[in-house]
Formats: sequence, C-alpha cells, structure tokens
Amino acid sequence: MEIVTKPSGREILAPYQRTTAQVAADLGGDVKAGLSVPEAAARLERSGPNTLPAPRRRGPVVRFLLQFHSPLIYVLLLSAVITAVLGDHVDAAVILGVVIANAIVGFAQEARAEKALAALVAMTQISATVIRDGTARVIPSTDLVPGDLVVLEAGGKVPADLRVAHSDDLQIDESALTGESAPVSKDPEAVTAEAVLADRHNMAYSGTLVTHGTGTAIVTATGAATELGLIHHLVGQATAVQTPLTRKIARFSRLVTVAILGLAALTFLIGVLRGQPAAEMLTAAVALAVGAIPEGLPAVVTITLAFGVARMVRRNAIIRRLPAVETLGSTTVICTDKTGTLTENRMTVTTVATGGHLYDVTGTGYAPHGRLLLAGHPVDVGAHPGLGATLKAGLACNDAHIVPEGNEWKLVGDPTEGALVTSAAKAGIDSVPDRVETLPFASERQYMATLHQDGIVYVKGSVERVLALCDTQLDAGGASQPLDHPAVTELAEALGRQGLRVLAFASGEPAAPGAGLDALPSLTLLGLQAMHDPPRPAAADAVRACRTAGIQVKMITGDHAETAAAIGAQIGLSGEVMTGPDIAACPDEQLPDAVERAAVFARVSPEQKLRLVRALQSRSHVIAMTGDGVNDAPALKQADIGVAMGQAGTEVAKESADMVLTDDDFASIEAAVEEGRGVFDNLVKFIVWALPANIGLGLVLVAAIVIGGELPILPVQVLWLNMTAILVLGLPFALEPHDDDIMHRPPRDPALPLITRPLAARILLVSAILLTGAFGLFHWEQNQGASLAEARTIVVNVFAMTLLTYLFNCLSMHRPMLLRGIRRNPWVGAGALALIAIQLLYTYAPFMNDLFRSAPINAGAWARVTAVAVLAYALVELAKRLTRPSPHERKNYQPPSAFTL
Ligand SMILES: Nc1ncnc2c1ncn2[C@@H]1O[C@H](COP(=O)(O)OP(=O)(O)OP(=O)(O)O)[C@@H](O)[C@H]1O
Repeated sequence: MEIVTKPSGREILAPYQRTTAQVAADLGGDVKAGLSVPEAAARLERSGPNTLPAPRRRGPVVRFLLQFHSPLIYVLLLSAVITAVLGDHVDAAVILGVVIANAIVGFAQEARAEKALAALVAMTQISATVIRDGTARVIPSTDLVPGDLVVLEAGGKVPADLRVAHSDDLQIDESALTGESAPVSKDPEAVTAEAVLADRHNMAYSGTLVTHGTGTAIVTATGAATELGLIHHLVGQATAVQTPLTRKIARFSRLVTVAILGLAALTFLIGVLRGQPAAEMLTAAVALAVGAIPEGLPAVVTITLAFGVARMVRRNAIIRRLPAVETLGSTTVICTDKTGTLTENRMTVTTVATGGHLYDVTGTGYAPHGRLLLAGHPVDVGAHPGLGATLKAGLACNDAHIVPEGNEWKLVGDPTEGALVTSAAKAGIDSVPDRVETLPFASERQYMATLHQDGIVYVKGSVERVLALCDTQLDAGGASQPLDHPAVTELAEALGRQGLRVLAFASGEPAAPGAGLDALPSLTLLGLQAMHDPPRPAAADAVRACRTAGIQVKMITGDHAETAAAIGAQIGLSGEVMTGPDIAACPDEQLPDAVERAAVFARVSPEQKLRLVRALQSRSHVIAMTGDGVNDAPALKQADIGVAMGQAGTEVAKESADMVLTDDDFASIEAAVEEGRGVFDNLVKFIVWALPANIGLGLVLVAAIVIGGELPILPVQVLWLNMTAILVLGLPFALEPHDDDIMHRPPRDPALPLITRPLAARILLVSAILLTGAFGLFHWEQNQGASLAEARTIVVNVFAMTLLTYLFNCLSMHRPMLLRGIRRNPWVGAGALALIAIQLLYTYAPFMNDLFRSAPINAGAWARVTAVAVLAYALVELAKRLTRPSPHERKNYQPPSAFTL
C-alpha cells in the first residue's frame, strides 16, 4: 500500500485512495475557490518551480575530454608519443598543439549547436488554467504548487500530478506514461490501494494529454515529485542530435575511418617487412590516417542542422523533431488550414441577411463602433424585428467578450463569436436573458445552442446544419413563414462567393417543458450574418513561392465551399473544390486522383484529414499538414511533417507535431521549407568541397608509399592543412546564404542519395587534379633542383590554393560563382584572404619553417601552384556546364539546378 507521510509523522493514504474533499483538506486547498494568491506564492517559494530537473549534463571538463575520444585522435596522440620518444620534440609538440586546438574548436561548436537546440525546449513551455481566490487565471505551468485547483480542458496537457475533483466526460491519453494510447475516462471516485497507475481513474498525471471533456483537479505533486519526474531520466535525452542523415553520415565516416586505419596499419607492416625504417613507415601511416579520414564530417552535419534549426526559429518555426529539418526540404504538398493560417482569424460581420433584406454593417475589428445600413441608409433596429432578433441570437449563443484596451478593443474568446458580439453592440444590443444551459460549438456538429431563462432556445451554426433544424423563417415584419430552403441556401452561397463566412441563427422554445437542449425543437430561422476574415498579407506571396518551388498548396477548412473557394482565389489557390461529403462518397482507389486535382477542401472533418494525407502519401508525396485541434492529432502524426499552431493550437496538436509555428502564419511554413532546403544544400556543398582534400591526400600518400621514395607531405603538414583550410575556408560555408534559386527548383527526392553521380564525379575529378598536381609537382620541382622542404611546401600550397579556388566552385552547385560569391558572403572573401596570408606565413616565416619543415619557394613555383588551382576551378566550371539539366530533364532533375521556372 502506498503511504504518504506527512511532516508530522502521521501516516495518510495516497491521494487516489481518499475522497476529493479529504485530498483538498490534506493539501490545504479548496475544491471551489482554490488557493489564495499569497498562499500560492508562499508555497512556490517552498516547493520550487513545477519543472523537471534539467537532464544531467556532462560537465565542461568531461565534454572537453570527450573531444579526444576518437580513433584518429588516438592515432595522433600515439604518434606524438612515439615522435617524442624518437627525439623529435618539435613535431611532437606541433601534433599535440593541433590535437588540442582541434578539441577546442569541436568543443565550442558542439556547445553552440547544443545551445540552439536547448533553446527549442524552453520555447515549448506550456501554461495552465488555475483557480485562485475563486477566479480562473492562466499562469505558466511552472508556477503551479501542490494544493492548486486546476481547470482541465480537451486539447490541454496535464501540467502536474492531479487528483480529479470534477469530471465532465474527462478523458486522458496516458500513453506518455503507460504506453496505452486509448484514452482513459476520469472521475473523482476514490480507488483502492491496489490500483496500479493505469487504473487510478481519479488521477491525472503530468505530461499526459486531455483528449476530451473538461474538469477540475487538485495538484498533488509538482516537478520532480510527479510520476513523470520519476521516469524523467528515461526521457531526459529526448533532444539527442540525431536524424537518419546524421546516422547515415556517422556510419559512413566510421566505415571510412576503419578502412583507412586498416590501410595505414597495412602500409606500416608491409613497409617494415620490406625492411624500410619503422620510424619512416610510421610517419607515412600517420600522415595517411590524418589526411584521408574525413574526421570533421559528422560534426559539420550536426552543426549545419543546428544552425538550420536556429534560423528556422528566427523565422517563426520551432522544430520539435530534428529529422523534420531534412524532410522539409523534400516537401511536395502543404495541406493547410484556412482560418488563422491563411487568414488572420480576425472576423468582422459585414452583412446581415434577414426578412428579405441585406443590411450592411460598417466598422472594423472588434470595436463596437459602426452602423447598420439598409441600401446605404442607417436603420433603427427597433423598426426591423428580424435584424434585432438575428443580432440578439448572435449575442445569446456566444461565449466571447470584447474589452476596451487603450484605443483598441480586444477579443476574449473565439473570433467568430467576437464578431457577433461586436455586430450586436453596433445595434445597441448588449445583454440577453441569463443562460441556463449550453450545447457548446464543436466542429463535427457545426452549431451551438443555448437555453435562456426566458425559455428561449437559440441556435447558431453553419447554414446547412441550422436550416436542417428549422421549418419556418422570419419575414420582414417579424412574422413566421414557411422556410424557403433553396432561397436561403442560394443567398448564403452568394455571400460565401464574396469570401465571407456565413452563420445562420435560429430560435424556438423547448420541445417539452424541462426538455433542455438534448432534444431540439423545430426552430424558426431568424437570419444570417456574414463575416469577413482578411487573408494574411504574406499568404498570397507564400503560396506563389511554393508553386514556383514545385510544392502544391491545398487548403483544408471546416468552412463552406463557396467561402473557401473565394478565399482560395484571393490568395492564388486555383484548382477543383472538394467537400467533406465528396470525400466521404469517394472510394479509396479513386481518392488519390481526386485529391491530387483539388486545391480546396471544404466542410472537412478532422477525421477526413487523415484520409487525405494517406491518399496523397499513396502517390509518394511528402506532406506537411497543419492542425490545431485534438482531432487533428492523428493526421498530424500521419503526415511527414505535422505542423501545429503555437498560438491557436492545443497542446495535443503540438505534442503530435514535428514543427510548431509561433505566429500561426502559413508564410512561416514556406520559410521553413526554404530553410530546410538550405540546410541540405549547405551540407551537400560542404561534403562535395571537403571530400576531395581527404581523397587527394590519401591518394598522394598511397602513391608515394607504392612508388617509394620520400613522402610528399609529412603528418604535421597534413595537420596544418586540416586546421587552416577547414577552419578558415570551412567556417564561411556555414554562414553561406541560400542559393537565389533555392525556391525555383523541384523538391528534393528523399530516395536520392546525398551525393548524386555528377557530384561524385566532380569529387573524383578534383581529387585526381590534386593527386596529379601535387604528386607531379613534388617530383618535377625536385628534378629542377628544388630541395625536399621546398617541394613539400609546394605540395601543401597546391592543396591550400586548390581548396580555395574549388570553394568558389562549390558556392553554387551549377552556376559560376567567383565574383557573386564574394559579394554575397563577405566571409568567403575574408576567409580567402586569410588563407592566402596564412599560407604566405607558412612558406616564408622562419618560425613556421622550423615548426612545419616548410621552406620559401620562388615565383615560378607559385605560378605553377596557381596554375593547378585555376585549372581545377576551370575544369569544375566546365563540368557544371556539361551536367546542367536540359529542359526536358528538369522535371525529374534532382539536386540544385540553375533553371528558373
Ligand atoms: N463558434 C461557432 N458557433 C457556431 N458555429 C460556428 C462557430 N464557429 C464556426 N462555426 C460554423 O462551423 C463551420 C466550421 O467551423 P470550423 O471551426 O470547423 O472551421 P474552422 O476550423 O474555423 O476553419 P479552418 O478549418 O479553416 O480552420 C463554420 O463554417 C461556421 O459555419
């Protein structure tokens, strides 16, 4: 039996075994008024914030030491020791210095990447509704204390461990704790001591999700004391920086490392067996290992992803699951909500239709300043009974408020309802008889109903649904007439065609006394109110940008087809309109075709969203899908990228999403796709740029070992190249802006390899140039009388200068970039100058000559070095031209192409 011991030492039962009143008494709370504000503050002081302890992070010293944990570093350290034992202290010191410098750079970059990702966790903090001093208020969930009375609502996340005090069909998804995904019904009844966690139906546990209903509950444990806190160490590492791509590259890198180390060991053995001096062979083996192993690759991938994530945050998209960064670049279809994502969700009633008249409503926003006009003339509402009744119904069947704030009027509640409060206020209607019962609005039902003290039932909702409940309608004089269904429908559609959201209003008396809202009577249609919701300013541009980028945009809305089509047309969405009933009637095998053709989906239920996603996926589309409600969760999970709204979205939607938009704006999805493509581009560019250096160095050394004779490049010199070139030229790469044409090409096919054949050919081409240039000049210069030190200096400069010119090749995959590159990214120009300066130092500064065994070279040698570098640049540019896609190849063409649609 679980026993809780009070500070007094008296034993009490666990909260789930006690009644709600007992739990409230134990915790000094109140099941109606909650804690007092000062008491809550005092408790917060004592109990600390309601947060889970930060996952135990390794200390900085350990993290620094971990930088040395790699096979390559072991090889280097070993070679430093052997070099020192052999008496070559300068070489040993240089190797050690480089290893330490490398670790510092790795440590700093890792810290930056981690910081960018940790910031994401902080951004997804949640809030909680708590009752204190009898008033409901929204506070950060970190401020909750034991004894607090919390309000739970469908869509929310349970913010602490709670004892349910009241349940109105409350259901909770506890899969985060129990693994069981079917929602569990909650009620306040006490359970026995034997009940395991999953059976404690009177408890709600931190981190679980409310999928249905409402309720109140008393906080029994916060922070680390919660059940989630107890298993926290299991989920603490959730932010590990891993994606399919990082794993693939890490695997590739490990494979190459093992192969090169094997090759190096083999070189050493064969050399020694052939009777060559062991020290010399060791040097060759170490140089080979250092030069050929692409040790920086996994780190670069992680850092590029982390930078991408940080850039997305700046553009209002928070990535919740890192693989989404990769998937974004391949997105082929974006399915987006209309209200709030493509439009501003700032509703204003512009027209009221009743009794055969169309009344115009002036004014903007939620300010109750405006007039009601009939044919341009102000009207007295008293003389227009239908108008008064329609506006009154809008106010009665309503949970929103408008409150003055400075010069503005602020909305509290649902924008659709806010618009109705405002339109009533413009006619001077600001109160209705008290409400005795409510049937809340639900997307599936499409209407809301209220019963008032004067015995009147008011209903408002979609025109189709409300008309189905009516058999009469008001005429101009306020008398009841038989309902003219086709005429009202026609009128509503005409208003919809103007892009207005149309709601119908009806009233009646309960079917029988005391019947309430369970059985609605047959109603009288009072009228329609049509409201305007402006498209977001950036929506049309973003839709156009998506189209140019080969991405289809599809609007999915609960609104009427006419309204949806009109708004779609305003933002440039053209295509067929498909409605919820159309989707329901469409057999599975025909759905993919139909969905492919349609651009606007109207009157869609959240369940149908799942079918839409599956239909598109059956066509190999990569889908980003937005959603905000509890019912959207399955579709968000099914989509390749689930996108939740940060402002209007429920916690359930956010939990299911891969990405959360902080501004709810469609344009942010487009921005995230652009960044996703950019991340991929930068990765590919970096890899294509960096690999030839490794391959080239490997080839030069293997050639030297096979042919015999002096090594063209020593381990310290290889280290020097790795340090200077990667740092001075590689870092500007990370800051490289996207190609201008990034949104002018088709989405990346996720099935394609990272390095396509033309790019692999390019890597080999440059590697071959490096081999021929470096190895050839090494021997030629010596034949011409150059010393060994001079010839090796020339080899190092061939590599440095070719990497420099090749960098400009790589700034754009398919376009010449020399001059544009410098202008676009000044860091590249700065890096280039820095590299030249450093290489001059390497070649001419006496202390560098001592440290690295370099030697001054003459102008002729420089000319030959430059010739190799320029030749490499020219050949790659030629290859770019040759591999540029022809027009008919464009459709299926993959990575970066230079065409414009
Ligand atoms: N608060 C409300 N009370 C009654 N009826 C409403 C209310 N809000 C919307 N409706 C009606 O229900 C229909 C569907 O609304 P719903 O909320 O499902 O769509 P939406 O979520 O606003 O649109 P979108 O899917 O584009 O975000 C609306 O067209 C309207 O006729």
